[in-house]
Amino acid sequence: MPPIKESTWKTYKRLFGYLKPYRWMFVGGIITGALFSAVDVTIIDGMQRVIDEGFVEQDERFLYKLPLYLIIAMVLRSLFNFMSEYAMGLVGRGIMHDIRMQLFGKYLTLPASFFDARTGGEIVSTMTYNVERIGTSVSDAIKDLVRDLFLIIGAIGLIFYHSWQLGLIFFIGGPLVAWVLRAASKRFKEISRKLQNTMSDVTQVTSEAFQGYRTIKTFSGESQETQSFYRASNANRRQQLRMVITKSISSSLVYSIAGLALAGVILVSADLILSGKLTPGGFTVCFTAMASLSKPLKTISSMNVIIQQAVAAAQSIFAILDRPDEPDSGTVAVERARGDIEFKSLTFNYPSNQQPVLRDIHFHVPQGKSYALVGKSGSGKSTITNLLLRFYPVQPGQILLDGRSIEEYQLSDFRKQFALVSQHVTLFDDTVRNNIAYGINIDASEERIIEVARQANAWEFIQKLPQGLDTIVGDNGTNLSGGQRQRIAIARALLKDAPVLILDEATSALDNESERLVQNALDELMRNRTTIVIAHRLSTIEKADQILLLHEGQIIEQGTHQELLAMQGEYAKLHANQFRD
Ligand SMILES: Nc1ncnc2c1ncn2[C@@H]1O[C@H](COP(=O)(O)OP(=O)(O)OP(=O)(O)O)[C@@H](O)[C@H]1O
Repeated sequence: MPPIKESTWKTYKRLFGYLKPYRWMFVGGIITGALFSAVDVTIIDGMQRVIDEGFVEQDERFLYKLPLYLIIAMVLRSLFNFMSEYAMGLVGRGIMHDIRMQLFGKYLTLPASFFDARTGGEIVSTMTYNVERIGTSVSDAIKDLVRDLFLIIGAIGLIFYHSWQLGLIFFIGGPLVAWVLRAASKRFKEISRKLQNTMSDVTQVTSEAFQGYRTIKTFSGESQETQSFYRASNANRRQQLRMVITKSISSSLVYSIAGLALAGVILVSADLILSGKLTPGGFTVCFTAMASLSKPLKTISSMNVIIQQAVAAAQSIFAILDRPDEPDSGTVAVERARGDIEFKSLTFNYPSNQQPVLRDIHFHVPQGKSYALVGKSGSGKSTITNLLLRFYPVQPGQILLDGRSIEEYQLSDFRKQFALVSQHVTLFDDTVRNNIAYGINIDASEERIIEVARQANAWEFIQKLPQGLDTIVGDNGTNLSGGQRQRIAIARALLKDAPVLILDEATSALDNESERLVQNALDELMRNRTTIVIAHRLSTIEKADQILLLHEGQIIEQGTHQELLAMQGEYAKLHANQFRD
């Protein structure tokens, strides 16, 4: 076993911390696990009386009582089995639940940069697979460990109690078998790793050959491909053969050693029985005890892998739990801002990339005005809104809300000042009502919800849903149409009634009727609010108080629609290209 690193010790210590609330249950699990094994050891030990008193001496009373003893033993065994499994299961699942809750809470406070650097799959698998590993290592691995340890101690004790000579043979033969198995499994691992590589070469060459068949045929590459495939397949064949050889050698060795040990056991036993030092019952006990050791010894030797996996899983979870939360050094409380926004000399690059994506951005959105951000894909429009929402710390430059740097505000107060309607509408698998009254508005009255749904042009279709406001929208609103989803998002924003609105218009076209309904709802939402809109619709752009044209992270033109058209610059070109009839 490799030496345990300090960080591994720390992980163990920290994991033990999670046991604390369940410590009595855990102790209970250990005690009942030990009792379970004690019953097994007692049953093995009882074999001596069964053979010597029951069958050799033919003690009638004992023989008739035997089934009763067996029933008592089995009932106790089942009882302890249930109790230890229940206790350890409860501890394991409890720890899993606690870690999951902690991790989920952490995910909610981590900065946007954390999520940028990871795939959704990674985050979900940490939450499910890694947490599961820890839970099962307690509920299954530790449970087995406890039972097996006690069984091993008891069984070895029994062998030595009945005959130290047989115990000695076991102690010489046992480690020898273990050593062979260990060496073989090391070799298996190595070969199977190589085998996997050679197998992936075979698949790689095969799929290349089929995907690139046009190139192969056109360039007459058949013989070249055949050679590559031969090399890959032959390497795989050789590794497979090695695996077969190692397997057969190791099993032959194990059988030979086991056979030798068995011969030794029988020889010594015969001698001991003939000299009266061992009864047939004692011999049966030793033999059964030896046989009963193989399973727990095997389980314990594989336990290390399970525990190491759990430690690795715990380390990856702790690494996330130890990450700093979203920075919030702001101290200024704000009930309701006016909504005056200013960007000052702002240059920004994402943490993962040194290349600036915004350069020297200046603009001022007075309270209640609507500003449209337009520009090609990748020009930096979403980045501006991400920074305004404090998803990333602002580097050189400043963003001001009501004349104060946004970082000075307490984060939770600050975010209450914004409503976001994104083209990627996020609806939760809940009722329409809870999707509208989401977050801080969860207790909104029914009248208020209906009012905003009306303003968002959503009430008409909500009424027609099977359960009205209480209809479940499905995973991310799959039961609703695109336009309906957008109108629910607008109703949600209306209910929040924040002074600043960030609008990321959908690029995908809705049909005319839906478009009109959504547009009217948006007009309602934008009224009397400072609005920054990533604009794709001509109507929004035309109506905006100012349009900012972004190009490679810089504002290259600014003005009203008419002013920009009159300039005959980039905006006019973009407009002509995008909205040509
Ligand atoms: N999380 C991120 N990490 C690293 N780079 C990013 C990240 N998000 C965006 N970028 C990069 O920043 C630049 C600006 O992207 P941004 O999303 O702001 O553009 P956009 O104008 O909103 O584009 P679109 O209209 O396609 O949404 C792009 O080059 C993009 O690759």
